Amino acid sequence: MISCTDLHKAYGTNGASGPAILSDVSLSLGHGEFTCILGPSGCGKTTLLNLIAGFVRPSSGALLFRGKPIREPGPERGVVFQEATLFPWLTVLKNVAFGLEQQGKPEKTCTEEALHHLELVGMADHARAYPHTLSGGMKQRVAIARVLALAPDVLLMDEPFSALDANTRERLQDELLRLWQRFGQTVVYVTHSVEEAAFLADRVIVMGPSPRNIRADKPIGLPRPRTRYSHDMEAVVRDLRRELNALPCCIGPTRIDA
Ligand SMILES: Nc1ncnc2c1ncn2[C@@H]1O[C@H](COP(=O)(O)OP(=O)(O)OP(=O)(O)O)[C@@H](O)[C@H]1O
Repeated sequence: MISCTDLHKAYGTNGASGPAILSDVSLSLGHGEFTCILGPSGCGKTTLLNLIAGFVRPSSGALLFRGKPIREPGPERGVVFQEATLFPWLTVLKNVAFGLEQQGKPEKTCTEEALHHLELVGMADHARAYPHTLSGGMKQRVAIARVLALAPDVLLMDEPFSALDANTRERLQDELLRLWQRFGQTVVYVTHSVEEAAFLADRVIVMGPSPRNIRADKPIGLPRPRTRYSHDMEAVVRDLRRELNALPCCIGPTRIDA
């Protein structure tokens, strides 16, 4: 579904190339696979996700979606960010319907499809509410409904539940797995949390700094549905933690505008 070969990213100023943000990243993501990208802060996880989303372009290397170069964002690759970026002036229903309207669908269809997707995430009762009246977890549910309504083949998620309390986070993880098992999207999920990666993923890609690239590619063979607290899960967590502990911390270049 997605393949990166010798991907390299650097941001430059005044035509000069800056330090490498990603170096020699090669990776293939299969159809329907749930992949977590794990690594210390600053090792390039979000940059890799932004490249796949088409928000930024690689400096060199090949980045393909279904065999074609990724040059820009597209509806087949939906993105869920850490903070739900809902339009504050639109109701929950209108927020979800917005992308459908942009596709030129009739208003009635947009409303029906938006409501259906709000039902899927348990938010249909709040269709007429405005975002400021919702909790963080509720907003993130709406953000997921908004992305799912566009029926993407790929779901790109950048620490989507990291700002939520532990209980809400676990409930949303369960719901995400339920939706993924129902619709079968390819999921790329960035996280700092070893436990989250072990619970969610078919496969965990561990990234590290200096140079920023892939250090380990671990299949997670645990059967589904998974339990969070089992000996097998603890063994996977220990193994991933060992990989992370072997990495140095990242101290990256100062952030500048691309
Ligand atoms: N537009 C940019 N210009 C220059 N450097 C950038 C830019 N965007 C990101 N970087 C740098 O790239 C490096 C990787 O950043 P990135 O956000 O991809 O890491 P991350 O692993 O997702 O970090 P975190 O886990 O803290 O979100 C950092 O050193 C960051 O400062």
